[in-house]
Amino acid sequence: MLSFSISGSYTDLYEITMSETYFMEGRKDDTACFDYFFRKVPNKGGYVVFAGLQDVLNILTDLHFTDDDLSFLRELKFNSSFIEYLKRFQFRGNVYSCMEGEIIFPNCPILRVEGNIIEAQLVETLLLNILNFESLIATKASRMRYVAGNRLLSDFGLRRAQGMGGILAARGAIIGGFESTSNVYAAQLYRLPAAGTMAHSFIESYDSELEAFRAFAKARPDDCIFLVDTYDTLKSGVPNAITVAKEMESNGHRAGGIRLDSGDLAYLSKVARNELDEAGLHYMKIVASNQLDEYVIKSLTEQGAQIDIFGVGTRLVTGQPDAALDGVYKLSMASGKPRLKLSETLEKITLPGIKHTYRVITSDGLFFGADVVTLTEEQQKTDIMYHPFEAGKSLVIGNFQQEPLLQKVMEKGKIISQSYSLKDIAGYAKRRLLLLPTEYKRFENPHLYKVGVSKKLLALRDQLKDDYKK
Ligand SMILES: Nc1ncnc2c1ncn2[C@@H]1O[C@H](COP(=O)(O)OP(=O)(O)OP(=O)(O)O)[C@@H](O)[C@H]1O
Ligand SMILES: O=P(O)(O)OC[C@H]1O[C@H](OP(=O)(O)OP(=O)(O)O)[C@H](O)[C@@H]1O
Ligand SMILES: O=C(O)c1cccnc1
Repeated sequence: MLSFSISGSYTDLYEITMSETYFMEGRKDDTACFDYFFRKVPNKGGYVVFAGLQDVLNILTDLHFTDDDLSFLRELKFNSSFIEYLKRFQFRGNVYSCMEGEIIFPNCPILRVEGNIIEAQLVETLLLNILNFESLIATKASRMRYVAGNRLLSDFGLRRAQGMGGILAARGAIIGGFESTSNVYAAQLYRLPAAGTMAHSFIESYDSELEAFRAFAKARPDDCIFLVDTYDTLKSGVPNAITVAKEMESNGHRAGGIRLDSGDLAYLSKVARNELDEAGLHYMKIVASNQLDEYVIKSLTEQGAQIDIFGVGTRLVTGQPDAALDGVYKLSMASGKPRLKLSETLEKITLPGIKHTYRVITSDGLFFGADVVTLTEEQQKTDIMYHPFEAGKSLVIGNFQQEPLLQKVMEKGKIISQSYSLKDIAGYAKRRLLLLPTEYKRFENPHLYKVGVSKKLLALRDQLKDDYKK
């Protein structure tokens, strides 16, 4: 039987081999600190919606190696004393994070894990796997939400998703602004609104479209949306849907609507709306699907399409055209000392030390367009932020309000943050996105959001860089 559950072995092998070495070297109680951040906004966009935090925290609270995991590690010839240690392994570290649903930007630490070096290392892959994917999909969904106005958005993607990713995608889509999902597993797991219509096969299985619609209406009189393009949308699908909807009215029921799944969706939706209205069926909604994305949705709304609900599959759950968010997890402290990674590529040199992130806010309460990263030991507000990679570039931010973004959400392996419903998280993402000026949200060449560092942090990084080079 194929079944998945997340336990200690949901990781890359090197996390375990490195941990074994720490253990064998007597370093298991050394402390370490890692930062999670990403480098490039997908889809040439201007922002990312942070999603997946609650999933990660829930998994961390119960993370352990099962008997099966341990016997597999024995097969892989891990040291028996290390396996004994893993038998009792629990994540007992601290996590600091932005709120789930926060609008986030490249090269800015969004989440920090502190713990013993083994636990902080072992959770890397798991954390990246969930945060990168859910944030990618939440971001894609939020782009569609941005152009869909007050029309509803439903996730139809499970069949086209990268395997089980469809489950996390459904959650990410809701955080980004979708209203519902066709994915029953995700709806059950996360308590999401489930929604759906019918497939062409259902209609084909009857001798006539009319017969198929009647059967469905009988079985689901309060919840039926007729798919109208199996044979001919305007000559057959819409007239048959109207006939059955009128029959339903005479039985005291109301049809939910129709779904268009091919052809010119703007044109067909306008003609269909007219015909439904002329038949007195103003309440019937028009659903549209067929390879939709933010660009098609934007174009359809600009054409005045009479669409109430967009059903989006492939291009939502695969993140198309960018299939991954490049989030990374980098060591910033170990055994009490700040650490950094050098690189030929300037942008890949990491930021050492334990850090805070602040968002610069205008007097109107909007996002000014800059985040600043400082060392936690700094007591004072940052007056000037410096470009992390381009010497000489700086920005005066001292006269603005600076809002701290990271909060402690897990202490010694226990969740201490409030548990938010998905509705709350989606609401937070929506409110935060409203504070981001429109120039960062446009699809073509969005404004570049600035992420800078304090003078002290820059000095620490430069000093460590020089030390290593020596
Ligand atoms: N009015 C419109 N403006 C912009 N894009 C549209 C409009 N109507 C449909 N589209 C989009 O154009 C694409 C049309 O795809 P395609 O050429 O495969 O046509 P189709 O209607 O699916 O044909 P088929 O009958 O083979 O299914 C889809 O991505 C669809 O969402
Ligand atoms: O186009 P997407 O954004 O990926 O949206 C999901 C698509 O999946 C379904 O088609 P499919 O051919 O799988 O089944 P059907 O017979 O129900 O149309 C549905 O009709 C949509 O067209
Ligand atoms: O409910 C639907 O109409 C649906 C669900 C998944 C994929 N395509 C369509």
